[in-house]
Amino acid sequence: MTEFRYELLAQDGKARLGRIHTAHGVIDTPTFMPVGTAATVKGMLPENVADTGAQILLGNTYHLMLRPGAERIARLGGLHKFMNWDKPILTDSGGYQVMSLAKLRKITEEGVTFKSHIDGRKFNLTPERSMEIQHLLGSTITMAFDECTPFPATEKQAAESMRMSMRWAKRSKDAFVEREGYALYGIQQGSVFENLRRESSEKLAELDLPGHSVGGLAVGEGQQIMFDTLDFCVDMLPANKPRYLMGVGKPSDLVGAVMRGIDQFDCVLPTRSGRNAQAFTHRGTLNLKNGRHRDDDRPLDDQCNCPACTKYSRAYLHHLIKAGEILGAVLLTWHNLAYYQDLMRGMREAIAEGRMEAFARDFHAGQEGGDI
Ligand SMILES: CN(C)CCSCc1cc(N)cc2c(=O)[nH]c(N)nc12
Repeated sequence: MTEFRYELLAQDGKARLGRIHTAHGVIDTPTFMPVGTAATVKGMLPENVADTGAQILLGNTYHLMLRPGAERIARLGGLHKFMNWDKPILTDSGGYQVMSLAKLRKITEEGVTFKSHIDGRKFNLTPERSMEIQHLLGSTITMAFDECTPFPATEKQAAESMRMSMRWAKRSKDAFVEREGYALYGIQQGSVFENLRRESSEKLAELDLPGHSVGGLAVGEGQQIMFDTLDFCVDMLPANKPRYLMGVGKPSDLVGAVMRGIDQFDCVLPTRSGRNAQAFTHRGTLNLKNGRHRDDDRPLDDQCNCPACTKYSRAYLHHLIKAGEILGAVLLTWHNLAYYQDLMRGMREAIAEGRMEAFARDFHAGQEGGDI
């Protein structure tokens, strides 16, 4: 069996090249984790997600506890078998989704009670139940149960929220079932306040967890405030363990956050925008709804080798989108995931060769490329 461990292989400034060893395989970092909320990366076969280079997927406690239910997935062999993905899966702990999706939510020290946004059934989610659900799912990486502090928050509000999350982190650790090759990550909170981020990091350090995430960002603060916060809060987390920035982000967010020491990312952007006709390319973003593409037989992105870019034209993709054809959403999702994986691979190579600054310059120059 494999023990869960992080290998730091190279550094270029604050950017890190690493490898996470888990019970379900290895993850090369920096890594982007496609989101598979309801046990599927929407519109993609898992083998095709793997073909883009993805080595780990993200799942959601909240969605799966509501439907089809964690006990049912466990009876059916666990989430890996259920969705036919045998590589690592990281699951979020549910609190964030309750606050963003559920109805009639009530937060107490015990946890959160809420009504399902699907059928109105009442649920109760506590650190202990979140750990039980993630265990039933068979998650490779379990996230502690936390409260994502809204933005903006006063320092007092952020302190109270963070301190509850730290008490919940302790309860999460006490309830987590240790298995070789599996991990529980702590979630740093504290909004944009350096003293609170430090207090959160010190509380998490007492739990001696194998990995951590930076929570409470990508909540509407904007890129500059996110970067300014990362400038001080990432270094507060142990350098010999993975650092995951939750819910991030667009391509320029990934480049800036890798340069500030982040190893793992997840975001719905490539998949959700793919279903909405938006394509990320090496020369900026395109919206295939736009009529200017109707006669353009060039590939979407001439530096990409995904099926959308090697087998079809922009004109065809535009046609599929205008006709509301399912294949349009599938091909643009596939391309965006391939683009994100290509971006992460490019950063891993740049860090290995000590040229991350140059990579970032070329990336930004390409994005302003114009005439795409
Ligand atoms: C699909 N993904 C967006 C879901 C996983 S990441 C969700 C998520 C996003 C953001 N921005 C902050 C937080 C946070 O502070 N805590 C938790 N538990 N989850 C978070």
